[in-house]
Amino acid sequence: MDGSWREWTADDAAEWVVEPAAVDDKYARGVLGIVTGSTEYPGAAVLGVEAAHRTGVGMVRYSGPRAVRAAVLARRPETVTVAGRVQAWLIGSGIDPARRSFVLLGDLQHALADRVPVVLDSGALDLVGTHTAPTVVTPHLRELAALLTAREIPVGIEEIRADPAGWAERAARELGVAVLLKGAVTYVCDPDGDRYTVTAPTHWLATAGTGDVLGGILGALLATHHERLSVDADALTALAATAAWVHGEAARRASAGVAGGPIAALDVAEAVPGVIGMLAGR
Ligand SMILES: NC(=O)C1=CN([C@@H]2O[C@H](COP(=O)(O)OP(=O)(O)OC[C@H]3O[C@@H](n4cnc5c(N)ncnc54)[C@H](OP(=O)(O)O)[C@@H]3O)[C@@H](O)[C@H]2O)[C@@H](O)CC1
Ligand SMILES: Nc1ncnc2c1ncn2[C@@H]1O[C@H](COP(=O)(O)OP(=O)(O)O)[C@@H](O)[C@H]1O
Repeated sequence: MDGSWREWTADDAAEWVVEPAAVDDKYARGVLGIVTGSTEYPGAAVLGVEAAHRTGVGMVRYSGPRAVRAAVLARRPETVTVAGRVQAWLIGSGIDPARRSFVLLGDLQHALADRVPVVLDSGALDLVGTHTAPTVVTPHLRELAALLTAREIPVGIEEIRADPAGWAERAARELGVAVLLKGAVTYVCDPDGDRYTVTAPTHWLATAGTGDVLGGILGALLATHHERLSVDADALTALAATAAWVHGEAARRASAGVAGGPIAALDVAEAVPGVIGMLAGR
């Protein structure tokens, strides 16, 4: 790995955690719009919404199929399922790109026309480049290989596994967006050359749905920092690294709470407020 990558620290993350002030209302704190989940993968929506609430955001607006909305509301009745103005979008977790309904296509188009910061995850990664809003893509190895190959940069999973830093950088350059490449070490970089690693403090994190939780954390941080993002594009990369750091630390705490034992994705989301509180107090 190139020596110019820097490991993101708790002190770095603490700079991107803000407590609400007396003048803030829910809208000033930021509203996150979420278009995730499907009848096949309703859990992805529940996990992302849960994680966004746990990270601390003014409001979450969720849009998805009726059954998925019901699942989201059963877990988090605070969620608003009526369309409205948002300050950032999280799109794609638990969506099958080959089975987009007419309604979903409309929701995606609406979100991407909005020009507010966007997190593109799994089932929306193919939409990178179709809009001009500040964007972070959050692929795992397989998804990055598929995305680059579809853009006429043929690459296999093993090639990316052998040089994740190099491929993350290449993806950021070629796609013109910030890239968060997930794994035991997460690589976060952008076309301007900002490069950060986040080393997961526990490998129990490698379990289904934790990527969906990461999307919710990142979306909430982008919504919270919408004003800064409108004048400082580099903030996107720092916020992505912060999301990965918070995610890893939440997983460590959740596992520590069960004697270093296994955790499930929802456990990670539930541990996020403690991490945010700790960072806010630093
Ligand atoms: N609770 C929820 O709602 C959750 C929803 N989720 C959502 O699911 C969607 C799909 O995301 P994903 O990353 O799981 O799938 P994807 O990138 O298409 O990779 C598939 C590859 O995996 C491999 N493979 C499969 N089984 C395997 C096995 N047993 N052992 C070894 N390999 C195996 C398979 O390989 P093959 O069988 O073809 O050899 C194929 O290459 C996505 O939208 C995500 O958000 C997830 O977050 C989970 C929680
Ligand atoms: N070996 C590992 N050790 C620690 N963390 C890991 C490891 N493998 C994957 N992760 C993390 O687990 C999460 C898995 O996300 P993802 O692959 O999107 O899964 P899912 O789609 O099931 O949510 C990512 O945050 C990734 O960084």
